Amino acid sequence: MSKTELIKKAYEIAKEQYAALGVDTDAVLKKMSELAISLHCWQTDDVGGFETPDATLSGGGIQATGNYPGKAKSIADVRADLEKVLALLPGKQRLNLHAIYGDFQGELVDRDQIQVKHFQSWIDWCKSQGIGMDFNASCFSHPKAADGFTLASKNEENRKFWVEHVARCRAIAAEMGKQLGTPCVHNTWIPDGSKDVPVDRNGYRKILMKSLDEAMAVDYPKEYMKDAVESKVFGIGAEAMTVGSHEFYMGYAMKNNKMICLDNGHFHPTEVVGDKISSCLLYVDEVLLHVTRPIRWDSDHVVTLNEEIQLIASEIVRNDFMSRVKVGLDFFDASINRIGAYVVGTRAAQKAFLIAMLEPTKSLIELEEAGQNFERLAMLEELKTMPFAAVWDYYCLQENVPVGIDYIAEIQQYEKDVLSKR
Ligand SMILES: C[C@H](O)[C@H](O)[C@@H](O)C(=O)CO
Ligand SMILES: [Mn+2]
Repeated sequence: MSKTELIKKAYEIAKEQYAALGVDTDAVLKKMSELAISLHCWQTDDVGGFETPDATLSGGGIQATGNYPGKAKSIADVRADLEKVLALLPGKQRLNLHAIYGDFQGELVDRDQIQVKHFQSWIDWCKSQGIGMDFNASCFSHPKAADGFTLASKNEENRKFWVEHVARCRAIAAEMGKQLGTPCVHNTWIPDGSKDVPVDRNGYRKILMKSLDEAMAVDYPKEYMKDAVESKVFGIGAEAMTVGSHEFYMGYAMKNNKMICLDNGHFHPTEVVGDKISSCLLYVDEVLLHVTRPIRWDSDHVVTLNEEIQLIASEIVRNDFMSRVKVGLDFFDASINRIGAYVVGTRAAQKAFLIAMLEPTKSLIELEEAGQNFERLAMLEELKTMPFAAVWDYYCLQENVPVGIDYIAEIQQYEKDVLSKR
């Protein structure tokens, strides 16, 4: 039997097993098209960007560790790598770009001077790939952020600089959304915080609120761009206090009708983002996710199919929140093949959604409401070993991308042909 025939046969058997639980696998595969995962450009080059030829990540309390060969050194490299990644992924993707990745053509353009023209080639590239675009102000790796403060700075010159940067990024995001015909989510994350115990927490938070109000003073149509704000519990060098805490941004998002960005590396280790989505969506219209894998801290390891991502996906699917939650990735592992990192991480997130869609949720809720908690536990446990892999393989086959481990060889070949020559 050929490999294709085996995959089809396994799918037919799995289909019957899921049908016995009342789950229609064909309908699930159609539903997977509702999921678009925004690929963060910054895994290609360890969050360096291209403002200067030797730009690297500095400050901001985040770190990419490792020195695996093949890092992207130019915009052309980033695009080539992302094209390879896109070719190895089933389903829909978007591009999530940081402002430091502008196409500056060798010109030194400071963050308060960026314009749409510096991102036009990215918009054109996305159009050529048939994908939408999301965007981020870059409030780190800059002399004006060296003291650890940007939008919450008490230095008025610096504060105004960052307000201008975010305001320009929002205008650029609106143009991206307009040209691509799909709303661009502009996410604001700032590293501002204090290494040691500060006295004026309130003062910094008031400044941040004022700066956000100024940077977001212009309203853009929601079909062009949507604002998201991203909280964090702590960063390296900002261990004692982060100005943009969860309470701060949850309040800001609710009051100003913004999206809240939940990065699952940005909370205390026993908090789970999967438990936060249903609460947030009672009070804000939409949530942006930054899906990552924190190991002991916000380490931004490549996403794997673990309980944390499963709960996130299950909560979204169970509650029919697919249209209200935008899914972005946010990891940067410089210690392994970076194309491999994308493919493993994105596929893991997609698998979590597929598993969530294969759940007989209604029956589980019936057990729960009848107080049959042993039966609920047993069902949840047995579902873990249902043949979802056969459905996943068939999905990849349908989507014309490598099935199972076949993408490993393709990435090894790309490393040999392209990455090793950089
Ligand atoms: C580079 C990203 O914008 C950054 O990772 C941010 O989203 C974050 O999560 C910081 O910890
Ligand atoms: Mn993030």
